[in-house]
Amino acid sequence: MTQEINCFEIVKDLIDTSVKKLNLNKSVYNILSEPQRVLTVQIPVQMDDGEIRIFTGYRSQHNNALGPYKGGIRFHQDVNLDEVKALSTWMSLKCAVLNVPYGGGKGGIIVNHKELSQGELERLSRGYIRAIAPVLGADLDIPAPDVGTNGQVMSWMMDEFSRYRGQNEFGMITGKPVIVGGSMGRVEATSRGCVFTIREAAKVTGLELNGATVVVQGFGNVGSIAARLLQQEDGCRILAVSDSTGSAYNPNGLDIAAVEEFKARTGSVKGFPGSKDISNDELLSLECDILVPAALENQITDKNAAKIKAKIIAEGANGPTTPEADRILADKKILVLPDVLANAGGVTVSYFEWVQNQYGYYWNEEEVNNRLERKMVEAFNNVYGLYRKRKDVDMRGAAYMVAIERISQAMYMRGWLGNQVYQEVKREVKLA
Ligand SMILES: NC(=O)c1ccc[n+]([C@@H]2O[C@H](COP(=O)([O-])OP(=O)(O)OC[C@H]3O[C@@H](n4cnc5c(N)ncnc54)[C@H](O)[C@@H]3O)[C@@H](O)[C@H]2O)c1
Repeated sequence: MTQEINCFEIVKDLIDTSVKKLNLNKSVYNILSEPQRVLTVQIPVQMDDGEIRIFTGYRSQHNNALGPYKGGIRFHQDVNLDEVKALSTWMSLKCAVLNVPYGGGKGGIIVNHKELSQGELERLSRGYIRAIAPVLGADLDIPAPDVGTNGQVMSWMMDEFSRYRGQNEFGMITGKPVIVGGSMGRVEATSRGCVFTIREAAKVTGLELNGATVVVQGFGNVGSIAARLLQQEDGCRILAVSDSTGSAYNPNGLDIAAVEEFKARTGSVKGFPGSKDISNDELLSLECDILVPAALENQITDKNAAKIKAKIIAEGANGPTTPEADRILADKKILVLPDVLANAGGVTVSYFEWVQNQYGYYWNEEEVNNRLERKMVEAFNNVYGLYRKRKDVDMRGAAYMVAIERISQAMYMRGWLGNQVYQEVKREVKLA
């Protein structure tokens, strides 16, 4: 996150606007503008050279009106408390947009995980779970992977929590490998969900996906798989991809499977044969049909939004677009599929994973993908329908309204808003 842009302030402003547009009581904003609980923990880790290093970790539990807190754990050197709080708030909104029975949470550790050995990474992962174990559990708070964490880290965390409880606790965390209670399709879920929303957006805007041009910023879990699916399943031409080390641009299109193999071998997309390394600004302003920001926050700002030429922006990343940029993109009639919708496939299949863990009965990949498609299409239509009905919100505003309507309805029903009765409020959003 860049220093001058605070994504927690941004998400609070957006909630404030949506609460007002929905004619909801101010107390809805007051509750949603801060997480219900935030933990800061010190994690001592024995490094391979014997030294004890202390890492700082966070867990933010934003709101659990709709169900247990749910959200990933990020390992990154720039993690900070406001970022974790913002990410947990987005999780509450995302789960509500998708109508999955969860609240929002998020965790993070300030660490450059690439500098740690496997042993150090395992000790850090286990130490973090021991530190926050009292507020975790399958019915309380269920973490998942995010930037810098993966299925292996989830396995260590699940194992540590199982030791703490003295029994297997598969349902306490999602994004696990299939062999230890993971779900088929989870690795691809965020990207596949993003692709489902792109397909819906293409239908409503009349864009032919076969041959459509795509640019992807961030060639990690979300970006690389989204690029692969768009190429292999929809016939899109992927013009450029980037990662933190550089980019690969080829106007004739990149072979994404080959780029994945190149990155796995060299650690970077830069230098991929036949491609050119272009700057981040050049990449974002390429002539293309679809832009998928899939790196980190605050990438599309008032400094570069005017130069973007894409017709559709699908936010694989959380918080890639600032409010000033949103206004510029709206003026340019670019359809932005907001993060709380476009990247919600991950939490949706995490929910499926948790359901399968509770039942001890597992679905095949086709079942998972079909269920995911139904959820994503329904969520897209709810948000797009409201966006078309109200002329005063963009897709992000519409998604926030759908989410806040659901969360506030649950809060009213649970009596968190005092004696006010939900039905007395004039409702603008019809819930499914
Ligand atoms: N993994 C999930 O299931 C999931 C779910 C929902 C949202 N997200 C969001 O998607 C985004 C990416 O997550 P991920 O899991 O793919 O992480 P990841 O660590 O696998 O990938 C991130 C990628 O972004 C690249 N990157 C970092 N800074 C960059 C920059 N300035 N320019 C270009 N590339 C840059 C990294 O090199 C890496 O390739 C994050 O915002 C995350 O919160 C992830």
